[in-house]
Amino acid sequence: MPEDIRIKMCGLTRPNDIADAVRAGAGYVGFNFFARSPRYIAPEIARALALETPEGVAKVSLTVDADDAALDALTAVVPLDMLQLHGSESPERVAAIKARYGLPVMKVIGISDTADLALIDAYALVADQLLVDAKPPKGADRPGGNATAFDWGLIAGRRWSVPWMLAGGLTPANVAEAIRATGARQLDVASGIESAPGVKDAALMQEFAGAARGA
Ligand SMILES: O=C(O)c1ccccc1N[C@@H]1O[C@H](COP(=O)(O)O)[C@@H](O)[C@H]1O
Repeated sequence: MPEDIRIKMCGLTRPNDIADAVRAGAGYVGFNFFARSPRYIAPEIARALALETPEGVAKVSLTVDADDAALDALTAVVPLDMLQLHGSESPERVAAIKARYGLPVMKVIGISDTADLALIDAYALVADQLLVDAKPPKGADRPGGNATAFDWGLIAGRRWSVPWMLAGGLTPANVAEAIRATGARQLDVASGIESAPGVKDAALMQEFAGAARGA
């Protein structure tokens, strides 16, 4: 993996998933605490997986509009390196979470047209990282993990003052094109490395990382 491409593999639920993601070269592993997700993991299980994650691989929690009580409980159990906020948390809420937990915060911004781009600038002032994702399709029961891509041309050539990741419908087949179209150096993938919803596939992880490496 070239030094400057980093991949977050999100929604890991089994001990093998950690080993497979690390073998594929993931720089981040994601634990999904959104109850309606097929990738949901209980905090106690996530703790066991986090403790098996090697130094140097960042352990990221994914929550959606979690309140302080939920985040207090989560951070007390799971050793984390970063908090991914995948709901409609305001910039003020992002700043408050960052201050309360003393962990880097990555705010997700859903994109469907140019009007959404201004939001990215606002969150860049308070978040440590940004994650630029597709907006969920109409009727979706979760705000991410829907295997939906957005028009990458919307962010072609854009740069922000903090590091950012590209997400949304990335797969081994399209990740190289996504990198070329957006200039992304960090990628986040959930569905595209699964054989069924919530079931990670070691071969797809390898394929994804190989395609990103070759871009
Ligand atoms: O993966 C989920 O089920 C999920 C649920 C709620 C919020 C976010 C979720 N996943 C995140 O969504 C993006 C894109 O996922 P995909 O590759 O399109 O499946 C990614 O950030 C996941 O971390």
